[in-house]
Amino acid sequence: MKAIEVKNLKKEIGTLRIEGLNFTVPQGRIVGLVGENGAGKTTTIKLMMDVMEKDEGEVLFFGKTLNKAIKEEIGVVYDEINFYEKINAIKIDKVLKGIFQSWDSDKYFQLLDRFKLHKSQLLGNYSKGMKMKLNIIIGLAHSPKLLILDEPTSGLDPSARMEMLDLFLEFIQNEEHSILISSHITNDLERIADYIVMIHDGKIILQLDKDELLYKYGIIRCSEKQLQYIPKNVIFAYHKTNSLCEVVIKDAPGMKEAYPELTIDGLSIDDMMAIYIKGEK
Ligand SMILES: Nc1ncnc2c1ncn2[C@@H]1O[C@H](COP(=O)(O)OP(=O)(O)OP(=O)(O)O)[C@@H](O)[C@H]1O
Repeated sequence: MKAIEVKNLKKEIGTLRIEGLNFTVPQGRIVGLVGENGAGKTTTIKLMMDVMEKDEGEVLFFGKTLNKAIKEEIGVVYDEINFYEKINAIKIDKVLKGIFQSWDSDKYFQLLDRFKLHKSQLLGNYSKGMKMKLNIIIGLAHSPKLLILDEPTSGLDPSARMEMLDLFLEFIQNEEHSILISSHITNDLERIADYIVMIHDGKIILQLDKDELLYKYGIIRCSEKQLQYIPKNVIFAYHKTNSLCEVVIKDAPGMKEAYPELTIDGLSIDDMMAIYIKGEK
């Protein structure tokens, strides 16, 4: 079963052109949407949720297009936080209880305690990180089957980030649950995601099982002369400076065998994106 199926999603807005995105989020899995600032992550999520109108394409949740019942099953956490500043977390519970049939007040207050958020403090006095935590807690408190998180950890300190990632991993313990999480903090995605969808300028440049990505791809740092010997079909992207070429290759184990004299290092999602963005393909 697919929790999300994005088919040929297109949109032109401002300088951004989303060009026929296709990806899926399998049920029971975490998919990380990565891309640099302005790549189109938030726009993609808004298009998926009908917050912004698509030019073309179709998005299915659990096999169906978005409707009121399906919205109840999705917890969406956007990166911009627009709470009314003069209310507190207790009032939010009262309001949301009336909106979501599946709102779980016990879970909500448990999570507020766990993340040490003061229930009676006005939200205007919450820090940015506290507001983000509250945002995520609200996303979880109506017992969704699917969480869609847009940069959920970017305003959090390292220990709060780790706590949140643990919370997402706990959520996914239920095999019916799934998460789509956008982030440019790729360390977080390396830690929790099963699949990575990498977008750049509104296009998907890579989508892969995360372990495969970290195992199969490698980086060779070499001279321009050595670059000529690397078969073109294994090069994902490369970047040249005056004295050094950084080459991201696709088949690291095969290349190690064929060219034992070359040093092939493992690479992070960050390295991969940075070289792709600044380099040549
Ligand atoms: N309402 C809009 N009007 C004009 N341009 C827009 C609008 N919304 C998005 N864009 C364009 O889309 C680009 C991508 O925005 P988006 O917020 O989707 O990027 P992102 O990948 O989420 O970036 P970040 O990591 O910085 O949050 C923007 O730089 C802007 O050019």
